[in-house]
Amino acid sequence: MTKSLSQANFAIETEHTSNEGIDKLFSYTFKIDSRHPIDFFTYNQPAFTGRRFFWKSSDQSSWIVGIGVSHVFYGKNTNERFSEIQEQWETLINDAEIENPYEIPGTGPLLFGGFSFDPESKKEKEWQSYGNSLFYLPKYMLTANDEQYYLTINFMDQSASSKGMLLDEAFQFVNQLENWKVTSSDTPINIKDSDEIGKDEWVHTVKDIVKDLTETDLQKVVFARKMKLRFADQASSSYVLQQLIDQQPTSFIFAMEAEESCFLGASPERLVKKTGDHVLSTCLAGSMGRSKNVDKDNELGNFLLKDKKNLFEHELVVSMIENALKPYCVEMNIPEKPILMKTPDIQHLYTPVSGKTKPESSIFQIVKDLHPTPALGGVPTNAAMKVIREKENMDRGFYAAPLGWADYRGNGEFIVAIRSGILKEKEAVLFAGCGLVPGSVPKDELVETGIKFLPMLRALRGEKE
Ligand SMILES: C=C(O[C@@H]1C=C(C(=O)O)C=C[C@H]1O)C(=O)O
Ligand SMILES: [Mg+2]
Repeated sequence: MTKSLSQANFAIETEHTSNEGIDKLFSYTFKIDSRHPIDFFTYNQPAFTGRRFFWKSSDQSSWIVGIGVSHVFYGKNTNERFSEIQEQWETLINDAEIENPYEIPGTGPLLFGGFSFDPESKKEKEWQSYGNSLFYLPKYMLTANDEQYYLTINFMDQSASSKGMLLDEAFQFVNQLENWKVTSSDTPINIKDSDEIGKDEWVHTVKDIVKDLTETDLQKVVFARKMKLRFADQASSSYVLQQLIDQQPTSFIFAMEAEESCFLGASPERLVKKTGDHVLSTCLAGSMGRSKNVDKDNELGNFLLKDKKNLFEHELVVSMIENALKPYCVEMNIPEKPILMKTPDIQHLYTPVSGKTKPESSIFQIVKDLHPTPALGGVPTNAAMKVIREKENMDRGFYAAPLGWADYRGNGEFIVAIRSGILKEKEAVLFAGCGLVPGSVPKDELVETGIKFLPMLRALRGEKE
């Protein structure tokens, strides 16, 4: 560790006092020696399992791992949930005592969590621990940023205890962390059976929706399905995370535990990143499989770049995101045409939309106005949401919804949580969806969603390419 806590530049002031009955946040950030994020995630599992999160950015530059939870934030079951989370967060931060000498986004007090795709959808037991919005202020958080490592410790202290006591606890944690030896890596998962739930009925419903698309003002519906897996033993989330990191290097790798469940995945789709007054949203819609033969793969990619059905599917997303971001921006940049984004299993049409934001633009308000983009919902939004609610016959939970982080300085990054699944004990449920537009061919959409199960399936199987 480059600086012991006791030497850290902390002005241990006199006794602090907190407003009567309102928890006060004390947060300390300091640099530490390198520590692999997965090792930090698995530190002292008996104490922290069920209250952890993991985040790796798609360009590998930023890793954020939280173990233990100092405060949980919930929103109501309406569209007010985004503002509610923001208000709770701002109230806590305004009264906090924060020691963070580093200007690194994702250090210091930070919220990590997500929202359900549709608070009005029917609820199923697999998502009961997550609700419609769930965010954690972590107790201990590792931030790795361009190979520099920072530890943030957050204490919620209702009593008028001394800061010194809190710092002693932090000091002990750092000491234990330093001396902790990583145990051997987990073993591969033995999948006993798998079931693509209601596959035939799904194809039939897709046919009905595509027919509606040609006969009503409905322009696009993103329609998803799920797959259930059963294992011989309890699946290890850290094993699956390591496999996702190894197999999906250009995707966001994420995990969020809630009680006995762990929602995790490898999403290629950033909803929004806000760093200071710079905002970036990346439109991803329109898909094509890959080929191990380079010429064939290029042929598939070039077809995708010219295909009318996929270009229409994509354009609806770009124009919605442009309109949603415009009120927050003093300037915007949107490329004329999409390019290809290739991941190991699938390739997409990709358009980055960036801008310079007005002061006081909150990432939670931007997320609210973006969700759901037509890449995950459809056009018109409310009509598409109605079709999904009535015909998808499943609870998407946090799948395809905003998940990510916001720090106390207003920086943050949210993805849409696709190429994902939820693990609980010896079972997993995986989710995959596709954009239906006039001209969609049901069997092609079945194949496309089958490919979108692969990132999680291959990670669970420990299967290299
Ligand atoms: C809905 C998913 O993917 C979305 C739909 C896409 C499409 O239909 O072409 C492509 C990328 C995502 O925006 C999913 O992976 O589950
Ligand atoms: Mg598609």
